[in-house]
Amino acid sequence: MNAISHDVSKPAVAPGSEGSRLASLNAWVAEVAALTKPDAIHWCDGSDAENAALIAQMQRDGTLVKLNEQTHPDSWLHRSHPDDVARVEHLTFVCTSKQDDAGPNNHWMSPSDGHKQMDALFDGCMKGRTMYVIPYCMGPIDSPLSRCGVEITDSPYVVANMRIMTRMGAPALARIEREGKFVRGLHSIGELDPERRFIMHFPEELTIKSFGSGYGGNALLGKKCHALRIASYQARNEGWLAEHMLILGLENPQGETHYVAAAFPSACGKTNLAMLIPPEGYRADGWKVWTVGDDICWMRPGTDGRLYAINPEAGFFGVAPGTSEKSNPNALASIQKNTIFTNVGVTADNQPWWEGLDNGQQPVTDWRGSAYDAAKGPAAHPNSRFTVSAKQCPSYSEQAENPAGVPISAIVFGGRRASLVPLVFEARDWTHGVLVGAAMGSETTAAATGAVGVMRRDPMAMKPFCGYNFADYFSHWLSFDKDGAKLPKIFHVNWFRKGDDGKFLWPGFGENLRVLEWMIQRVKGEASSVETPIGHLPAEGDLNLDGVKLSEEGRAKLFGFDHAGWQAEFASIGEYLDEYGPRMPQALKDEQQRIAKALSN
Ligand SMILES: Nc1nc2c(ncn2[C@@H]2O[C@H](COP(=O)(O)OP(=O)(O)OP(=O)(O)O)[C@@H](O)[C@H]2O)c(=O)[nH]1
Ligand SMILES: O=C([O-])CC(=O)C(=O)O
Ligand SMILES: [Mn+2]
Repeated sequence: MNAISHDVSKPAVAPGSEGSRLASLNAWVAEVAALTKPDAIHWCDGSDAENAALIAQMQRDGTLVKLNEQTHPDSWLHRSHPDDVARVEHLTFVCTSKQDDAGPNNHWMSPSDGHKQMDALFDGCMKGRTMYVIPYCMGPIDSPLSRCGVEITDSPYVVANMRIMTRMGAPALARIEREGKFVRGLHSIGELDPERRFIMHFPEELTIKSFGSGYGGNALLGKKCHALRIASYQARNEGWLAEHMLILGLENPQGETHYVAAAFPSACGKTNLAMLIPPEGYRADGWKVWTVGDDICWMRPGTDGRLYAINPEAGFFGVAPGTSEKSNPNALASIQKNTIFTNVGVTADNQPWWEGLDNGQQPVTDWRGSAYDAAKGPAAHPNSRFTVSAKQCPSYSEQAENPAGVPISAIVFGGRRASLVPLVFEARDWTHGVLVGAAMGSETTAAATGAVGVMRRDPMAMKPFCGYNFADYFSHWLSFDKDGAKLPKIFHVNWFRKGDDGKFLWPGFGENLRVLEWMIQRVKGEASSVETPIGHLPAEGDLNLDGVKLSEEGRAKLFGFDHAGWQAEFASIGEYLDEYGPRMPQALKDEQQRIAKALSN
């Protein structure tokens, strides 16, 4: 490897002059090395040569398998340990001094117990391994909204993924040296033993410790651990928002672009909406969707009172199954080269394959590396993923690199709801919109271990990711509604309503543009709606459904309002808010009661 490698017998000194602001980083690296006892320390510079050397090493030891060079140049398959395929919410902790600060929404441990438990796991865990030090920046390197971190890991797979997902290496280290402040993330794959696996967050110390998993959301610490759990905590103290949201730009035929941020739970459609290709007629008229981000959004009020958003990530860690030329052509085009596939199947000629790819090919090997046998389950794991640079996405927005961010016109919440919830409705005002987000429910997916298809409350799609008490988080959201604020309108969508036959009633994907169009018309005051106790619904004819085939049942369920059903839902929402006790903001409880009362008439 032609980059800076350090012998552990000597103190590990990062690039930077004596007494520079990297002193605390150097001290921490030395402290971690003393605990974990690696054979070597490697400071990642993010160069192509470094990446090539790591890839070659992983190819030699079997961590990566080369895919078909003709069809998928420079692309790799990684097969994880079969017990390490998703986030582990039951093993994820927020360690605050006071338990109440973590809230009922988090598993909690005291910081001293958390450190003790983790340090025991890390003790000597890197013997025989190289310790990689990864300086990274979340967000454009020159943006005041961006934040830096350093991840220490013993996994070259993590290094290769962090290189795609973040601005990693020398420029990030230079920013850390300037700022003197960074989030500390310590990671080891350990023995990949599910019994010795924990992901712990110490928000008061801006520190993360993750042991025993190599899976994305558990191991790429810039993503969920830093950019959501730690950042949400920082954002509350500093007056901004760190959210589980995609960001897209919707360009109309007049050439105006409106930016939309949307929070859907894991595996509920963010990547797909962010990369939407408009239906044919719309395309001909000049409608376009630009992708700014597909998973995380950091937003801050600008001097004009509007919310400005950046995507802190530089790549996509997207769900493979269901991605096809028909459902998401932009994603498919993005992953034709320089892509790491994790836990997909492969074809006879070594191309990646997953359920729903629908390209006429067949898998011969499943995600475990066994001969494919349909009777033994899917070829690709349901949570198999691709990691790819955002720059390879044909719809990647030029504005995604704008250090000032993009102004948000609409915020959208949504979940997987087979029943009750209509296709779209609009909140009356900001407080109502915060309640709509707080009351979100969704059926669980394969993105986390545990049962799939179980309905649970997932406020703002942040249930697994909010680094502090949800009651305080809702108060923080409410606090943005102040003099001079020009806040986005808030909407709720449901692409997943099912009919009596158990099939989705709404065609979804590209057709979701019709819903975005109505939202922007509402933002501009150009579209009408019908008022109901739960908010404004589009009236028959308000949404352009030309060319969409909907059954009688579909129309009724997607655009109707089920009074009795919502009465029961609001009773359940009231009980949910009460679980947070007196910390729950009164304004939100009042809003819930106002609507419950309107529904009782
Ligand atoms: N029926 C239907 N399914 C959809 C739609 N959009 C996405 N999906 C499916 O939902 C699944 C997950 O979608 P993604 O867009 O990858 O989810 P995500 O929200 O980005 O997920 P994370 O990366 O886990 O945060 C895929 O299987 C998609 O095919 C839609 O409009 N309708
Ligand atoms: O974090 C991950 O591993 C993938 C993801 O986006 C999610 O689960 O929401
Ligand atoms: Mn996500």
